[in-house]
Amino acid sequence: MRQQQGLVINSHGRFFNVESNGKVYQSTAKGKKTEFVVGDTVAIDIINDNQASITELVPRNNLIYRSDHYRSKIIASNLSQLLIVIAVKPNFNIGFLDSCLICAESSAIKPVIIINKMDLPESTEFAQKLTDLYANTLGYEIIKLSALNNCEQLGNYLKNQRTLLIGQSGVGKSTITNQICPEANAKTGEIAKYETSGRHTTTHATLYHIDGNSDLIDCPGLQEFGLFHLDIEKVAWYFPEIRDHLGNCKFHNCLHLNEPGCQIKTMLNENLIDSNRYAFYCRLINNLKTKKHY
Ligand SMILES: Nc1nc2c(ncn2[C@@H]2O[C@H](COP(=O)(O)OP(=O)(O)OP(=O)(O)O)[C@@H](O)[C@H]2O)c(=O)[nH]1
Ligand SMILES: [Zn+2]
Repeated sequence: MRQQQGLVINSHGRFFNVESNGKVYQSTAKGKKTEFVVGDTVAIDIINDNQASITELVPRNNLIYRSDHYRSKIIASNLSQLLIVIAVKPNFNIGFLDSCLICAESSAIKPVIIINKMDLPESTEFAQKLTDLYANTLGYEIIKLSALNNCEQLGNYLKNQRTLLIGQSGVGKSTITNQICPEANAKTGEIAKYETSGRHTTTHATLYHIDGNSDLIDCPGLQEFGLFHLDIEKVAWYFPEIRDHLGNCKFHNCLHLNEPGCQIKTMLNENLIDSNRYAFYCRLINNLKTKKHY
């Protein structure tokens, strides 16, 4: 049996599509270890032209996951960038955006916010408010576009990166992916065919190559993004507006909730910290304390 390295490009239940030397092998895991995810580099045994079995996982540089009270789910690994897609429609949830940013910060992956659907009239004010807070105050990069028209602005951002596109359902992730990676069009079509034939399909994150050194992973259908796996002591570091002032509170282990002499609370009272972001911080800390679903 031949052994070689491959890249997990998507998964369906306990089947993983592994690309190796230009071919895609439907693979299952040998032994008990079945937790592989798109972006993983793995060692495979080639069984035949279409099939292989995964024997080993090459250690990951990073791993993105979401979690609720009960379990966590891995989404993708070995990323260099997280593109968080938002749009005024169908149902913008600022908590989702904040969760994605915290996820990026906690994994040390660079986040970029894409505001899509700029062709809609209501997007102008929406984008302005978000730019004031997330770009001008917090320092995140924001790209505004209308994926229906074109995604040319994204070209420079995607070059030589492995990017995960993440966002609520309906914000335009597939539209972006289809524009950037023509091969994705065909795959979306295949899924649509399955669906009309009544066959059960769950859509999963899929990796597409933009060029030899740039990959895009489309992750469909997320509605929420729990962060129950975070370490409570570290959460404050993931908020740039809090991080910059840590060490100025009376207590070194201040959680910035109700402790006396808290610099963060002082800044909040002086409107130097956005109150919605602070409320999100408190929600996160309280959830981690009680590990309750939110
Ligand atoms: N007006 C406008 N509509 C857009 C734009 N981009 C995407 N849409 C529309 O928004 C809807 C959802 O787009 P998708 O690309 O399927 O969204 P998605 O984020 O992949 O959604 P899920 O697969 O459910 O996660 C479609 O009807 C698109 O045509 C845009 O720039 N402007
Ligand atoms: Zn404090």
